[in-house]
Parts: sequence; structure tokens; C-alpha cells
Amino acid sequence: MSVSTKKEVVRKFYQLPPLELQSGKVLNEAVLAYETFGTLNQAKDNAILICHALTGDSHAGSSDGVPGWWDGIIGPGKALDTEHYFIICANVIGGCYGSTGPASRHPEDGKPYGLRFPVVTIRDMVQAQYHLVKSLGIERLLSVIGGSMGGMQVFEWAVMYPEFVETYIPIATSARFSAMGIAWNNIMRQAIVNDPDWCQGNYYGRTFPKKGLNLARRLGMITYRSFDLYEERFGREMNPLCNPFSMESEYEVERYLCYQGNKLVERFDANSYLYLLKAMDLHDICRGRGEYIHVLEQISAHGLFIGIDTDFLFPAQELKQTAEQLKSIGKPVQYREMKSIYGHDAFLIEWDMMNEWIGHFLSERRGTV
Ligand SMILES: CC(=O)SCCNC(=O)CCNC(=O)[C@H](O)C(C)(C)COP(=O)(O)OP(=O)(O)OC[C@H]1O[C@@H](n2cnc3c(N)ncnc32)[C@H](O)[C@@H]1OP(=O)(O)O
Ligand SMILES: N[C@@H](CCO)C(=O)O
Repeated sequence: MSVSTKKEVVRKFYQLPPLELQSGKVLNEAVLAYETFGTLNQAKDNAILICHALTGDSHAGSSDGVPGWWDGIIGPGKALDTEHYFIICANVIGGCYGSTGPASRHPEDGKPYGLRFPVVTIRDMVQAQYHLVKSLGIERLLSVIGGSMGGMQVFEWAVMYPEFVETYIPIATSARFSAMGIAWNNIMRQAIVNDPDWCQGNYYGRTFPKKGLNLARRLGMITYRSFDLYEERFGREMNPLCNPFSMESEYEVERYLCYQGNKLVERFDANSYLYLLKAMDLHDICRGRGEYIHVLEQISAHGLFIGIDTDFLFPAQELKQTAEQLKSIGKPVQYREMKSIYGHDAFLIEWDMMNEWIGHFLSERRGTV
């Protein structure tokens, strides 16, 4: 008999109150799966919320022997030093890592929601996180930080709860999702819904729409990397065993995309992918609030914006312009731009710059530099 030594992430669960969604619908009996790293101090003023990106989860830092996806900046001596800060990270609603999403059971019939799950927005995700943070006895967050879809949540935090947020750090993101971003998401969704196994989202207990999700992830991976990185890593390398004049010939870059697609199929729900892409499409801090500049005026927190020079999905220019607009109306904001070959996903890789900039910014706020 073999005993599994695989270490598992231990998540906590918070039962949300009925959540009034931006769509006007109400999500009942939903839970948020979350984790914390470090210790909340007596004054409860050292809490930092991390918002994850599209396929992320609550396991941002290391615990229980399982490395986290932001280990490079979370832990003793790092920018998000767990000896000083209390770090919170929750899986978003609509996700598939413990929080309520389309794969969860509908409270009325106990069957998976599938497409009966309501459309959720970035604001809905943030509202759910707000309830969680309040339930921990916290009245103000020292910072809210996140990249990509996580950065969209960061912007909403700054606008929705200005008094609750002392600082905010949006990375590789924008205050309003671009037409190009929506266009990519459209194709990724089409890849999933055109898989015959998708069955209008009713594939639970049947065949999983592997091909659709795999293709969606391949498309995504093109937008998360850069031209130069693909050239440097793969160039025109091809599997030497393949006949280059057959349709099956495999360039290394193709093998890579296939590998990444399969990897996501093993760990992610196809309906969650659809819902989270939709939430990104709907992201617009102006929706229902008025002019851009008027919305920016509502922000009172100190901002550190981090753009990435090779980001194809969220061109750095977008964040830079927003920072300039904030500055023009007297709002405290710093803009830093990463030089990186990695493209959009550099915020999951470039630890030195992230540690230096975020660490310094937070230390400044704490008055320790
Ligand atoms: C913020 C959030 O909440 S998101 C959560 C974190 N995101 C993820 O985990 C998403 C998936 N992961 C990734 O996108 C990446 O691994 C990152 C961004 C975390 C790190 O990027 P990189 O270090 O550049 O990893 P890269 O994109 O090269 O992928 C490496 C993998 O591709 C495989 N690979 C590399 N070249 C090839 C090839 N030619 N053919 C097949 N496979 C290949 C490697 O073996 C490696 O496999 P492994 O992940 O199983 O170890
Ligand atoms: N690589 C990220 C998506 C882009 O930030 C993820 O898988 O969540």
C-alpha cells in the first residue's frame, strides 16, 4: 500500500451574506475560499489583500509545505514580509478553487450551477472580498495588490471603498478593459463553447470540454508572453523526429502551447474560464458612475502603478496614462515600468523589481525608510 505524501493546500471558508450583484441578481449561500499568511496585529492595521489573476487561487504564499504563486514577493525579508504584514488572499467568486462558481452546487437542487450561475463582475468579486475582510475585524487595509484581473479588482477597491484602502498597487492591468482585450476573450470563449463536449455548460459528470479549454489557454498564452521571449526560447526549433512537410510537424512553440493547454485542463473549470473572462470584459470603473476623471476623483488611497514594457494584453501606456490623469487632479500616485522580456506575465516572474518597488513603497508608507 502506498501512502500519498502529496502536500495539500489548506483553505479556510467564509460564508457570504446574500450578495447583491451588479446585474441586479442575488447570489445566495455563496462561500469564499481564502488563506492568510503572517499575523494580524492588535491594532489590525497591518492587513494587505492580494487579488489573483484569471486562473489563480488563494494560495499566493507558501504554507503547509506547498509553494504559492507569489512566493517570490511573499515571506520573511520580501516585499510582502509576513513578519510585518498579515496577507489575505481569496479565490474570486465565479472561480473554481473553493469559492462558489459555476461548478458549485446550486442551493435549490444541489446540482452544479453550470450556466445558471449569474454573471459576476469585478465589482461583485470586490464586494465579496469586502465582506470577508470585515469579518476578520479589519476596518482598513494597508494595501490592495494584484496583477491583470487582480489589478482590475485593485482599481475597484480604490473606487468602491476609498476610506478602507490606504494604498493600492495595480500591476499589468487597466481601469477599463480594452477593445483588444475583449477581442481576445471573445475568441477564447468561442473556443470553449464550440467544443461539442461543452453542452451548454452541462458537462459536469460527463465529458469535460478539454479541447475547447485547451485551445482557449493556447490563445491566452500568446497574449501573456512576448515576441522576443518566444523568439529567444523557441525560435524555429522543431521536433527532429517530425517530417516538416507533413501537417503534423511540430515546432517547439507549438509543443509548448499544447503543454500549457493540457496543464490548464487538468486544473481549471471551463465554465469558470468563461465567467471570469466575461467579468474582465465588463470591467470599467466608469460603468454607471460617470466621466473617467470624475471617477478617479473618488480615489483617495496612495497608488503605486506597475506597467510592463512588453505587455501585449495591457499595454503599459494604459496604466501610465491613468497615473498621469490622477496626478493632474492632485492624487498621490507613482508609476513604475518594468523592463522585461516576459510580457504580461512578468508580474509572476520578475521578483527583483517587484520586491524593490513594492517593498520600498510599503516601507515608505509605514515610515520605515
Ligand atoms: C496571479 C495569479 O493569480 S495567476 C496564478 C499563477 N499562474 C499560473 O500558475 C499560470 C500558469 N503558469 C504560468 O503561466 C507560468 O508558469 C508562470 C508565468 C507562472 C511562470 O512562467 P515561466 O517560468 O516562463 O514558465 P513557462 O511559461 O516557461 O512554462 C514552463 C513550463 O512549460 C514547459 N515547457 C517549456 N518549453 C516547452 C516545450 N518546448 N514543450 C513543452 N513544454 C515546454 C516546461 O517544462 C514547464 O513545465 P512545468 O510548468 O510543468 O514545470
Ligand atoms: N497567467 C495568468 C493570466 C494572466 O495574468 C493566469 O493564468 O492567471
